[in-house]
Parts: sequence; structure tokens; C-alpha cells
Amino acid sequence: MVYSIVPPQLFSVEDYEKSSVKHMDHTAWSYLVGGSADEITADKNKCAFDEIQLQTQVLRDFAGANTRLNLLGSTLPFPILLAPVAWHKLFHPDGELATVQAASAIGAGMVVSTQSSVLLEDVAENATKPLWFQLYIQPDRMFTAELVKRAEQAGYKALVLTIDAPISGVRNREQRVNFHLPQGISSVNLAGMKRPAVHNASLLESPLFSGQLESIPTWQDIEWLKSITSLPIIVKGITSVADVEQAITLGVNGLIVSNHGGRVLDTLPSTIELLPGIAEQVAGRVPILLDSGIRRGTDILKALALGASAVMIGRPYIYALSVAGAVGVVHLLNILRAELEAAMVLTGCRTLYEIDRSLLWKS
Ligand SMILES: Cc1cc2nc3c(=O)[nH]c(=O)nc-3n(C[C@H](O)[C@H](O)[C@H](O)COP(=O)(O)O)c2cc1C
Ligand SMILES: CC(C)CC(=O)C(=O)O
Repeated sequence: MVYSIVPPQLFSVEDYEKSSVKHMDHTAWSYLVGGSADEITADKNKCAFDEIQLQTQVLRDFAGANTRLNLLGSTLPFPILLAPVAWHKLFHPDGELATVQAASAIGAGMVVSTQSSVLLEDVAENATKPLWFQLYIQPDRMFTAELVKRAEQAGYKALVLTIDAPISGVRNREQRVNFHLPQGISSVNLAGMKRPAVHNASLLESPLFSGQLESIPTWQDIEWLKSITSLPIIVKGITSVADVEQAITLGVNGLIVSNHGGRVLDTLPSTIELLPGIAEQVAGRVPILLDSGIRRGTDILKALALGASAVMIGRPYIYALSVAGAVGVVHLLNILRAELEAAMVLTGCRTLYEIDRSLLWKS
């Protein structure tokens, strides 16, 4: 069922999550909510925010209060971006066209996946606000270069290079429901791409270690990418301090602390636990974004207090997309924005730039 107005009794991300079960089939639901293996990291991403407690700062002056920020040359009205999520048509018949309508209407940053179910050009044509393009480097580097050129020509303002999923995670939940794309939904941006021949490994060989890893991305690909595009490059999937230095040395323009929503390597720490160490290493040299587990405005406040400039959400906006299309996505963003504003007022922060560790309670 597709609503043109927001259905009643939806007040939080959790309400949308519960409602969305009824708006998609069980296979798509399993793909959406699932994490890798035992889903320990996926669960931890959310619980770790609850472990951090806040401290009020009262009787402050709020004249001129706002949630605006400047990020890589764009002004955003609030620090919540839509993370790249594959195949929106699994969740709503209009797919990414509904999502981009919502993002444009409310002015939210949106990152369009390489694996979108609507052509990257068609998404851009329907946007009235700047978009970023998420890049999965493909085994065929010529095709990858073409993809980057297409994103540039379509007007995308930055490339978000995902580095944490060179291979698929152990997705038991997907295996249990035999997840596969239904007819009519595909990675349209990759149509016509040559795929490497599948090497049929014998029982004695490892399918992964017998050829499949030869074309996976390496740090050299960032140098290569910089040589073929002038778009800013933001690296998504940073979970280690060692990788920070490598990425900054190569001249990337931003970092996203992300464990892919717990969908790739299980038992990684939550991103909010990783953030302080990574922010210390970055020391303000490039902006940091964080995703994985954001479900409340207070989560956003905590991420900003610990060093992020903005956050991205993945599953939450897809829940809303499935329940009420573009209207749902706008409503969900408004819920999170209002929760963030309330949290800012109650912790005494007039602007995002006043959010710091002083609002975290220390026992
Ligand atoms: C269904 C689904 C598909 C995703 N597809 C992509 C993708 O195509 N590219 C990518 O970089 N990340 C992808 N991600 C990861 C998200 O960009 C983001 O890191 C993650 O969802 C954040 O966690 P959250 O869902 O708890 O907010 C996907 C996540 C989900 C849930
Ligand atoms: C097509 C997939 C690789 C998309 C993805 O990143 C995910 O499902 O987490």
C-alpha cells in the first residue's frame, strides 16, 4: 500500500521500522534489516549510543539558533544525510526517484549508490539539491572510469568511495530466505559491464582465494581515482586509526566512520565507540561523517560531540520510504531533525559548532 499522506501513529524511527514490516515482502525485509553473521555489530551500533549519557546545560540564550552546516562547499540545513542504499525499488515502486524527491524537498544531502535501481542520470535529473555518488570500484577499471565520468556529467558534487566491502559479508539472514533480486529490479548503472569469468574452484580450492581477489580495490586505486576526476573524494568505511593516515596522505577530502551498518565484518566495534580515536587522529584535517546505528536525535548529538561534522542514516529512511514514499522520507527526516533540535536546546547548544564533549556526562 502506498500512502500519499503520512499514516497516523508514526512518531519515531522505531515506529517506522515496525510499520515497514507490513509494507514489503519477507525477503526484502531480511535483506534490509540484516547484518553480517550473528549481527553482533549491527546490534551494537544501536546499543552503544544508549550507553553514553548526556548532561544538561540550562538557562542559555538561543537567539539565532540553527542546525546549519557547511560541508565540502555545500550548505546543508541540518547534519543528516541519506546514506547510499542499493536498489530502492525493492522498497517502493518509484525507488530512488521517490527518495530524491524527498531529499530535494527538505534539502537533505543524499548519496546515490552505484547499485541504484534507477539510472544515476535520472536520479540527478530529478534533484534540485546537490547529490553525491557512491562508488564501488568494479573489476573492470575502464567501466569504473566511465561511471565516474557519468557521475561528473550528471552533476554529482562528490564521490563517496566505499572501501569496507571488497567482498560480500557473511549474510546468513539473506541465505536463509534465498534473497535475490526480483524481475525488473537490477543494478542499472552497471548494465553492459563485463564481469570476470567465474573460476569454478575444485573442492580442494578456495573460491575466494583462487582468482576473485585479483581485481579488488587497493590504496593505489585512490591515486588512480584522483588522476581521473577532480570531484572531492570521501572515503566510506573507516574503522581503523591506521587507515586514517593512509587516506589523508593520499589526499582524500573527507572520511566516513562506518561499519556498513554491521553488514560486512561481524564483531567490529560500533562506530560511536570508534569515533573518538579516529577523530583524534584526524585532528580536524578533513571533515568526518559517521553512520551505522543512528536512530534518535540524541544519537546525532553524541556523534557530533565526539568529533563528527554530520551523520548518515541508512535503514531508517528506507523504512519510511516503504511506508509512505517521498512523504514518509521527509517526515522521518523531520522527526530526527526535531529530536536533534530538542536535544541541542536541552544541552544548551545554539549551533552545531557549540556541540562538544562538555555535554557528555562523566561518571
Ligand atoms: C539495504 C542496504 C543496502 C546498502 N547498500 C549500500 C551500497 O550500495 N553502498 C554502500 O556504500 N553502502 C550501502 N549500505 C550501507 C549504508 O550506506 C550505511 O553504511 C548503513 O546502512 C548505515 O547503518 P544504518 O542502516 O544503521 O543507518 C547499505 C545498507 C543497507 C541497509
Ligand atoms: C549490492 C550490495 C553490495 C549493497 C550493499 O552494500 C549492502 O547490501 O550492504
